[in-house]
Amino acid sequence: MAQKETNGSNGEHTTSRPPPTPSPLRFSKFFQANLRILVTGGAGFIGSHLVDKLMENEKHEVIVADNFFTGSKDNLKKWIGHPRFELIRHDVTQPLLVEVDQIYHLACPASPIFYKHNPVKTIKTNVIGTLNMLGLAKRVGARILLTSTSEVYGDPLEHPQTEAYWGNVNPIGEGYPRGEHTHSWVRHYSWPHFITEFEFQ
Ligand SMILES: O=c1ccn([C@@H]2O[C@H](COP(=O)(O)OP(=O)(O)O[C@H]3OC[C@@H](O)[C@H](O)[C@H]3O)[C@@H](O)[C@H]2O)c(=O)[nH]1
Repeated sequence: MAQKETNGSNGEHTTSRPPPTPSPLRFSKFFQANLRILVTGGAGFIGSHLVDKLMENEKHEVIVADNFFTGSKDNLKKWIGHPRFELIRHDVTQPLLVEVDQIYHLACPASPIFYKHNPVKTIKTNVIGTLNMLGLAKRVGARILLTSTSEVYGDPLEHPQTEAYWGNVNPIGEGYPRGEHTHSWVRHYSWPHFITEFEFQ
């Protein structure tokens, strides 16, 4: 049952509720102890290496959803046709309903030449795409990992950056998921999640 709580810092009322129960399909007799895992952006550089790692485990079924904006089927060619692997051409700005246990959300143009190509679309991918994946996680009871970027700090003046540092932020950094962007959603639903920020040197 939803309970009213007072947030000590600003006196605002927030609603906390227990996390939704996982999909009953997970416990049905048709579920064969496999972990079904969705990787958005799985045709990209990091995504395809993640898929390679996940596919090593014979109990894993992996579904990749990618619009191939920067990724390629070539990165996944060794898995195409594999019985534990599925590839879907899908744009995460559109809802996706698949029964999965885990979601790795990596779909986004990752380097300046691509994310500046259509900045409005990039923001839609970051905001609507992430909300769609959070919504899917909630609906089917999946755990979710959101991949962010060190660009959330822009051109930082401090190294290393902690979550308390706001950085010199540019529009791509603003659009990417960061703790506070998804904080209200996750807090509202008490949902298990992780946000990780990549930085390549
Ligand atoms: O709208 C989009 C944009 C991009 N994508 C896909 O997302 C994937 C991104 O992979 P790329 O090889 O371009 O980039 P990377 O693997 O380096 O990026 C990865 O690490 C850094 C994170 O910030 C990115 O979110 C993550 O995808 C591609 O397969 C691309 O086609 C979508 O599925 N939808």
